[in-house]
Amino acid sequence: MWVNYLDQALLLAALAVTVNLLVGYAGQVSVAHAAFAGVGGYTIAYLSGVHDWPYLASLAVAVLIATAFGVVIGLIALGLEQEYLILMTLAFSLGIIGVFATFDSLGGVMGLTGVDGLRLFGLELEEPSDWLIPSAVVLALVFAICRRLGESPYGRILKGIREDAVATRALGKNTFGHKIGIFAITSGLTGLIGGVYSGWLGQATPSAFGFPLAMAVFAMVIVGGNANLPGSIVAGVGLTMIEPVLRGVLGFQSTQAALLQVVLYGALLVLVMIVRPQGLFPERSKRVAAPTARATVAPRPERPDEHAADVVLRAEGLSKRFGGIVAARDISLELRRGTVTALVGPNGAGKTTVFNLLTGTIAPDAGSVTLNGAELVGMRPDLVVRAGLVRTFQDVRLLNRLTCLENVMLAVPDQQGERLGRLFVPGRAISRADRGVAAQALEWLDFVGMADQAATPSDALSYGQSKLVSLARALATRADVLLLDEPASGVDAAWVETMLSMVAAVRDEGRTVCLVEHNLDVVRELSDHTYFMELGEITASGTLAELTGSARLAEAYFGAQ
Ligand SMILES: Nc1ncnc2c1ncn2[C@@H]1O[C@H](COP(=O)(O)OP(=O)(O)OP(=O)(O)O)[C@@H](O)[C@H]1O
Repeated sequence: MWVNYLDQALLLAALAVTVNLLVGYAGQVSVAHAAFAGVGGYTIAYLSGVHDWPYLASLAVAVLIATAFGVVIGLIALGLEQEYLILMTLAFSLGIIGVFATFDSLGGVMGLTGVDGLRLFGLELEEPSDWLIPSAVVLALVFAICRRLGESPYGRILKGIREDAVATRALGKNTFGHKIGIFAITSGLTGLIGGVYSGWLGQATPSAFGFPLAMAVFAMVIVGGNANLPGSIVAGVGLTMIEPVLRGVLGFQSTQAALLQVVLYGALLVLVMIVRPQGLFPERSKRVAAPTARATVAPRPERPDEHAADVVLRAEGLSKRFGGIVAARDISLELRRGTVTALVGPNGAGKTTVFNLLTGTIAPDAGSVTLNGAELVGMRPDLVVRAGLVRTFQDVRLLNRLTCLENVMLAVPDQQGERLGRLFVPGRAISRADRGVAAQALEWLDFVGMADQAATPSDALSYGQSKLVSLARALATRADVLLLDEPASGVDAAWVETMLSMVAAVRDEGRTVCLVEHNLDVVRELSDHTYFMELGEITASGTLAELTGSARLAEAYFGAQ
């Protein structure tokens, strides 16, 4: 009995590890992955059980079919908000299990039974003890793959998606591509596990891969700890072994033990969520070395003549309407190299909308945006960043459960370990490259005076500190043009001074800055040119002194500031 349960425990632990990569790292809660395991299980039962295919070949097909299911369902479901994703994957899961139960060729409600005589690498797989090695190998393989993906730059993008997909995309990462990728990879892995599971069971039935399996695996992930894969193994094995302990040690009947196990799952889940919501083994953060040399920014001897500097970014005729509201009407503006341009105006004037239009966060109804002559309209927001235009957010949007260092590391472009093809090449190249990325990120943190907070989770920062880290993060993208949304608003006076000197230093480095700012002292200090917006339109432009000198604008806006 014990060996049989141990086989099951190892396979369920492998499922928990896989689901943890998707849910714990990438934050994509899918109920469908138990059904994808069923796709793998039924593939084995059908090909090897009914048609006598070699087991290994059936396993390969099981992985391929489950991956294909993942891609198709991922394409349909992953554009949705989280709660709809859960519902959608639940619906797909019920649909898949329903198909298993409906078709006679798949054994109907009884499933495909009599899956026996399987052999793997010459080994007969008949007795429970025969399944120990294959189950352990599957767990080890799944763990190695998931760990490599999760604890790498690729995994950092997944965590970014979990924390805030919009902010992660605004750092130049293809978030939708990564969501599809991880959904498909984890689907393939569950297909493999399901294939071994049905071989061990000797059958593939609708009930074996239904909702209770999905819930049991979620319990393992939550109890073990989100984004902690060894935790999933401990919880997977531990929770599965509750039933044999109830039977073998405490003397319960098998039906009683099975029911009591479900009750204990539920009780443990509630207890963990109340007492230790991070799970028994919490997520771990990147360790950092102390900062090395302070990054130096060579000040340029002379500011360029603002009118003589090249136009780096030009917007022409940008318009955007939201239902009855015209948020932007025929916006045309220019940003010149090495200068600071400000966008000011009352609340609701459309300033953030202009940033959204420039960066592709929302598509304009009309108009064009060119960066160094190349058209940006129609380009994905992550590609806009890679083209050289990055923005920060009015509400900062740091990735809360990541440290300051990890926030900035995520922004560094072209990391080797972000590419799947490079991740599985043997050797230490990826970890060496990642140390280089950490060093770069630390330099940017040092530049904004936040290196001593590198290991601090970003949700522990003050508002002013978080704005500085968000500036470091934007700088780390190496984009040439920075759009800063209210970098000093809401920040106490001490931090405003720091922010002012930072933005000036960035400008003196030769980068181009455009800022939306309500704090006119900041605008006065920094801006070379200012656009004034009202009701979605640019109604005036010039130096701040020229704008504040206008009696109409003074009455409409500046007088109240
Ligand atoms: N996604 C959206 N859907 C509907 N309306 C929107 C959307 N985004 C902006 N708006 C509307 O467009 C107008 C301009 O909003 P926007 O946030 O750009 O103004 P703002 O000048 O940045 O304001 P603030 O200074 O308060 O940040 C507002 O009336 C706002 O309600």
